Amino acid sequence: MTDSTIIYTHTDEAPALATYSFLPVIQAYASTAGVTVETRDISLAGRIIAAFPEYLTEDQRIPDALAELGELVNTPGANVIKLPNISASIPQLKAAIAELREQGHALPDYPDDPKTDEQREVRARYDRIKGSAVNPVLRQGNSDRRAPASVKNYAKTHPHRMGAWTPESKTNVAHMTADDFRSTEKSAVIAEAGSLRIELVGDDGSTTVLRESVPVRAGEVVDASVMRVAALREFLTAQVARAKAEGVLFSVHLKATMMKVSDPIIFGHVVRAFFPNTFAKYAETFAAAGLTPNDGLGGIFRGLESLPDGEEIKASFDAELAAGPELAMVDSDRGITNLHVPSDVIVDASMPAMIRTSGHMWGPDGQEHDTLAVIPDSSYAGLYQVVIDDCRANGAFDPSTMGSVPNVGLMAQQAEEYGSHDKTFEIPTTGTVRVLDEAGNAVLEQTVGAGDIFRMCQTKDAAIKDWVKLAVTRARATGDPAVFWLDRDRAHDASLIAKVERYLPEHDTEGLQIEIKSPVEATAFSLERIRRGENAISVTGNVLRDYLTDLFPILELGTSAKMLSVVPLINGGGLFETGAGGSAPKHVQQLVKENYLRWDSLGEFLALAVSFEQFAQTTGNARAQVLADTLDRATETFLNEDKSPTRRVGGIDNRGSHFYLALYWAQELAKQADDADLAKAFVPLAETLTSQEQKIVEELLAVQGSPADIGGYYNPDPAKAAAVMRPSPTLNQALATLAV
Ligand SMILES: NC(=O)C1=CN([C@@H]2O[C@H](COP(=O)(O)OP(=O)(O)OC[C@H]3O[C@@H](n4cnc5c(N)ncnc54)[C@H](OP(=O)(O)O)[C@@H]3O)[C@@H](O)[C@H]2O)C=CC1
Ligand SMILES: O=C(O)CCC(=O)C(=O)O
Ligand SMILES: [Mg+2]
Repeated sequence: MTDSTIIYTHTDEAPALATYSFLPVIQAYASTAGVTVETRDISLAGRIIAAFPEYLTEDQRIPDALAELGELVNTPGANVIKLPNISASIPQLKAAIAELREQGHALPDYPDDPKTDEQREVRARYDRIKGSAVNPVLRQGNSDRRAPASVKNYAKTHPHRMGAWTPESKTNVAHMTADDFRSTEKSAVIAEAGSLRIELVGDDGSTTVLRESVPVRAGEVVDASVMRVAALREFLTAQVARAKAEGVLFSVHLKATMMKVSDPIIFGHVVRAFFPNTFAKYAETFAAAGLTPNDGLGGIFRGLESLPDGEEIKASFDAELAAGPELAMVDSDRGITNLHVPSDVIVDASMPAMIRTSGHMWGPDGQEHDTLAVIPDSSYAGLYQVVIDDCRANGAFDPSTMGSVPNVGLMAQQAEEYGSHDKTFEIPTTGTVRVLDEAGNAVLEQTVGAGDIFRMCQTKDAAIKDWVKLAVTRARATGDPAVFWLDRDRAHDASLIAKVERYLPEHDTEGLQIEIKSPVEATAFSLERIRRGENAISVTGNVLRDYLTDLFPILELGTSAKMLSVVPLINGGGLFETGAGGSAPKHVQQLVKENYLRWDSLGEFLALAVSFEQFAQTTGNARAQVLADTLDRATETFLNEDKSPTRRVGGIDNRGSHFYLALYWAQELAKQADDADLAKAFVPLAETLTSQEQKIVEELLAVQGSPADIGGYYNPDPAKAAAVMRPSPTLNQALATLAV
């Protein structure tokens, strides 16, 4: 890899499939400017393979690309295009391992209950792969996510469908009000660099070291909080009863993928709360069979099939399911409930999807219903209630008139909750967790009970400083008000507010509207503005960054896939994420079933243009700038001509959208006057693509409608996937002839 390289990540599911079609276009066009675009495999399957070289044959081994990119993003020359990847829950991780084994990779099983040293080592390696293991490594900068003007204008002239809201809607959010992470939080600012130790002092006099050493830097904010399990259980039981009494669906919204330690445990408590008698009666059977509610009902039901009293236990589940409130469904046709798989319902995408659909989720009858959305921790849940109340009072949002809420997110250096996994513990015994400095002074302390979830978070001073600067930069660039979503009554936020108030005066804020409001107030402020067609920049911490960059895009644009998502890296260089959405498993299912991929690559187009622009600036390669400018114009034409994938067989899909982007881009390159040689090189391609449009589209449409074989879900066969994703010989041939 040299300074003249752009890295395009190879990830999973729909984005990976899209890459088979789009990357050849990118590589062909980039080569005309002497820009090399290389891939690095950070897919779930790739990361598993890279972690177990000694189990594999020489030709099966692959290097650890994530480690390599983790170093690259700390260098000023970094230019990485990052597509969404799977943040694997345990069921997903196990499925990927099974598929790889079937393909001939002699990988070890995931040890549920490791007993030997070897099993513990295997488990540790798998645990490093699970959950959100990629983004925190690559995101060495804060985040700037927004809808470019062309995308926003497109949404206004082509508004997506929004489900109507009525004042009678019974949809609500339920959250705890005490004894949760928010209510128990304590915060401190570290004076001097050093290291902290986390230990549990049991009421029985024992001391257990939970983490020997947590390195800290001067000025960083550290927090400790606890989710008290007794209060959580009481809360959950009450919500099951409330949903039943109100006649609404019961659903739970967590982030079991990203919050890979805390949220599966909380998810497990929800499953227990829904089936209290079954878990009380068969606790020992489940434990002996290694079945845990943390992995969801799906895994338990599969496990029951091989147990002698499996049928009896299943009947007990069925009885409690029938007696409780109706459960929100992930797939009512196949009987998959909200409690089947912890990663099926992910709060950032699931809450906006509900709000966009009249406040409804799907019930067991396959129909839409009002819902009680349970989000146990109160740190951020309140914002959704404000949106729901607003929709109840004022009706659904109107994408053709509404303003925009872009986001400046504090994300660098594993900020806040999203970097807390190695400091999160399910507490074994009652006592006190103490966070001690090197001199043995307690920096933070929390009393805990058995089963409570203790969590410590870190936020680096340099990251906060950079975030404040980015907020001012965006406010200045747009003239829109910037609101820091921080709550003076929350311990961590109070520490942050002190820093924001210190760092803001270091910038020229003359004439800018910069405010600090609690999440609930900030939501109300932003909603009022966007209903008037005005914008409000949200300046938030890491979790709200995640939530808001799905919420507002999904309301404004129909999907977060259309967002520009830039991460200016703290050490220079750029990470360009594609959209804000994920890897959408149902898109792959549709491709396999009927050879139709409705993945929208607009996020990739937007990321590529800013990547070329950054490349031009850091290397002085003027042609890269021409590629960036022409791609921007091509993307605008692409939007105006409405060439995004449709949703159904018969329309152009992801592959067709790539063809049109290639066509408009070639046309722009052929007619630009900044670089005559480059224009000359693109004239023949532009002519071919223009004259062959109908033939190419026919070739692309002809394959639709019957099943497609890509040779694997987590680890598709590259040759098969490429064949499926590049079905137009005319287009492939045209691209192959491009040369400067
Ligand atoms: N940056 C990253 O790496 C991220 C990774 N993920 C991972 O993705 C997986 C699925 O997560 P989930 O929360 O379900 O969220 P997704 O964003 O994958 O899916 C939610 C919905 O968003 C829409 N959508 C998202 N992207 C596109 C696109 N490019 N084109 C068309 N529609 C799109 C679809 O909705 P509709 O059908 O209504 O149009 C989709 O069903 C998980 O493994 C998760 O961990 C999730 C978020 C970010
Ligand atoms: O890393 C992940 O698991 C998801 C990231 C995500 O949802 C986001 O950044 O918007
Ligand atoms: Mg997200």
